[in-house]
Amino acid sequence: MSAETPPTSQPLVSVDGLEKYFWENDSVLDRLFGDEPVAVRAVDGLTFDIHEGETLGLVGESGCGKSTAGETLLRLQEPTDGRVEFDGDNVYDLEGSDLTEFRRDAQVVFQDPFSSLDPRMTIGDIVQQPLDIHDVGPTDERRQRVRDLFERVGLSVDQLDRYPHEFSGGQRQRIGIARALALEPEFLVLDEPTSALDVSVQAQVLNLLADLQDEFDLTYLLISHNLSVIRHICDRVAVMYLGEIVEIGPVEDIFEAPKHPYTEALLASVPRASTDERERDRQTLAGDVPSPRNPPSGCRFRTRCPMVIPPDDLEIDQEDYRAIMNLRERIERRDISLETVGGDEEFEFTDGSIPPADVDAFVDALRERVLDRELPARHAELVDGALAELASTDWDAAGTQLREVYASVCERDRPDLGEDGHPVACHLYADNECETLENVR
Ligand SMILES: Nc1ncnc2c1ncn2[C@@H]1O[C@H](COP(=O)(O)OP(=O)(O)OP(=O)(O)O)[C@@H](O)[C@H]1O
Repeated sequence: MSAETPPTSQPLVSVDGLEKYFWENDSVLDRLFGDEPVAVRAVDGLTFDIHEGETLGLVGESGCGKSTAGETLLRLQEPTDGRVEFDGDNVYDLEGSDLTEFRRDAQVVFQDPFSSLDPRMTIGDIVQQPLDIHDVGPTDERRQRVRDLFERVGLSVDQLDRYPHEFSGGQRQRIGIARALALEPEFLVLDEPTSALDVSVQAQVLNLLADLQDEFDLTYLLISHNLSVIRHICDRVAVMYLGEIVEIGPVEDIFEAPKHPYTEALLASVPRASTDERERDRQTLAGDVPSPRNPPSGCRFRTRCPMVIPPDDLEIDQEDYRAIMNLRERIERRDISLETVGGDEEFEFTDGSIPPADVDAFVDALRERVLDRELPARHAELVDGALAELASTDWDAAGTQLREVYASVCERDRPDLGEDGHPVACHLYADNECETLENVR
């Protein structure tokens, strides 16, 4: 489908600054106990268009907000902020017959066909249900439409009176697709449509979706954590991390020339068949996605990024820099047990401090605990200075000393997603792109 999509076609869906926060600790009881409500920033300012007839992929690790984005733009969830235009109308302003029309035009296919189909209904009734709800045509026309849909998605009309449990995963997904197509929609959100299926069946379902798109002029938003699925079917790809889009562009550009370190890491973590690529130096993703309850400041990927930008005046190797950043984060979170440094109560704190004579030994023992590498002399000295502040439990002074020297633009400023053909939200691509990129690689 990629080759046939006119690049200049109009946006069918236009998403602008879409936000969806869930609130925790927000009940009457929580307020009674004085607990502050906490925002889960599942979707935090998405802006993108989906053009008529194209397939936009939304890719990212589990928990980064893909499903919430899909559901919110279909108005299955109310947004916290932002705007979604469908065919020129703001979806969140629609009422009455306009809203009903949008509900017909924009449909969803879910990941797990089994749980999304009512087990007590025959599959014929399941596919016919949207036609009944929207009161489309007389009964015999509805029945005929169901038969046509069955044939079109590769199911036998002899099976109309059977129940979902009698079908395989692939067949159930075909039933889900037939149901989504019943009302002749223009736009489908495909939320992990093949991830519950055997690999052998995945390609068949993807090919079916591609054929249906051509035949019925459909526009797709394909949500998937699986890059092979994205590559197979998408025209453009939006890469999502912790509620934000970090990079968006044509599928070939994203796969052949990724810009964002997150995209690079996602691609590097896919197993490849060719020896060359298997042997290349891979940067895989370390750690988990941080919580959307308290996302990192600045660039949200910086806590896992292998290319964090040091201050201009700092000569430092990326791994040393990463080690010092991790240490500073632990200090800022007060996430080091000072009382157990050295073991066996070697250092005794009185009124929050150890005796001055023990400070050097304390710093040595603490360094061994919190750093797994030897730093160049200049950095070792600076880090030791900060660790010495912890001998008097002065967490703030320790954090400040390290921040003053090592703070990165990546933690200070939230990078914008640019507006060219392949925008990327990363400080490496801000002003002096080439020079900075060279320095951190
Ligand atoms: N109803 C809810 N209440 C509170 N938090 C929620 C709710 N729904 C989702 N979240 C949180 O929002 C974040 C995004 O979830 P979402 O399901 O959209 O991510 P995803 O990328 O689709 O992941 P997955 O592929 O695992 O479904 C997660 O941290 C999730 O725990």
